[in-house]
Amino acid sequence: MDNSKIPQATAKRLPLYYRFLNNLNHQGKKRVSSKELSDAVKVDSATIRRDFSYFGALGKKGYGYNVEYLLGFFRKTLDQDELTNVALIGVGNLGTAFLHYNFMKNNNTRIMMAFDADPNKTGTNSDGVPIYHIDDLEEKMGDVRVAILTVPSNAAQEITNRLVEFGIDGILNFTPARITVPSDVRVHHIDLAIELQALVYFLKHYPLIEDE
Ligand SMILES: NC(=O)c1ccc[n+]([C@@H]2O[C@H](COP(=O)([O-])OP(=O)(O)OC[C@H]3O[C@@H](n4cnc5c(N)ncnc54)[C@H](O)[C@@H]3O)[C@@H](O)[C@H]2O)c1
Repeated sequence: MDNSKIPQATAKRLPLYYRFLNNLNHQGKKRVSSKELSDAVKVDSATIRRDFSYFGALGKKGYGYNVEYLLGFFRKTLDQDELTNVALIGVGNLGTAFLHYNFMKNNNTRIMMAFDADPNKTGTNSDGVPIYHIDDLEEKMGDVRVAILTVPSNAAQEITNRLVEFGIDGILNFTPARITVPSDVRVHHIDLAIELQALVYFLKHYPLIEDE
């Protein structure tokens, strides 16, 4: 199958589908309906059916889609994506942990460079990743268009402004700061405190029922 035939909008949804199907697969589920998928990934089922039809996955009425088949397809397609280089900004506790933990290995994305304001942290190669001074951001970024933000929250907006000015496409923001960006820049915000609060809330109000 020729992947260049897949519309861009469909291609953008593939990682979303992939993640959900991977979870289903781990749970041992063999099939999924477009309604289930739709509820989980918040894409309407007509769009899902159209997306899937591009790669020949025609769901059967009353059966749905074969999880393994879809996963195989997604793996192949996503693997063909070129490697996306990412910059990490702020090599403190959290940033250092991300540099050590090669969580991007299987994901076609990798932290290619890091920046920090502390001159004592620059120049060192942590796990082979060069750490530059933040003053050199624009000079060093090259074709990197995705950044992970792990600076103190009071530095977040200023760094964001520079990234936007530079032409960044996406920011994964780990700081508690609500950063402002133009509408063509995507920001994903990860707030561990909120996630933890949500978990505690769910444990309290929606306890899981133990199997017999
Ligand atoms: N450590 C955690 O477990 C944790 C968890 C959730 C969220 N966070 C958030 O992540 C961010 C980083 O946390 P941390 O614990 O790693 O902090 P940290 O103080 O250990 O690290 C911050 C790093 O950013 C650098 N820095 C400061 N100003 C900068 C600037 N203008 N440009 C570039 N680098 C700059 C500092 O030199 C330092 O190395 C914070 O906003 C924090 O609230 C941390």
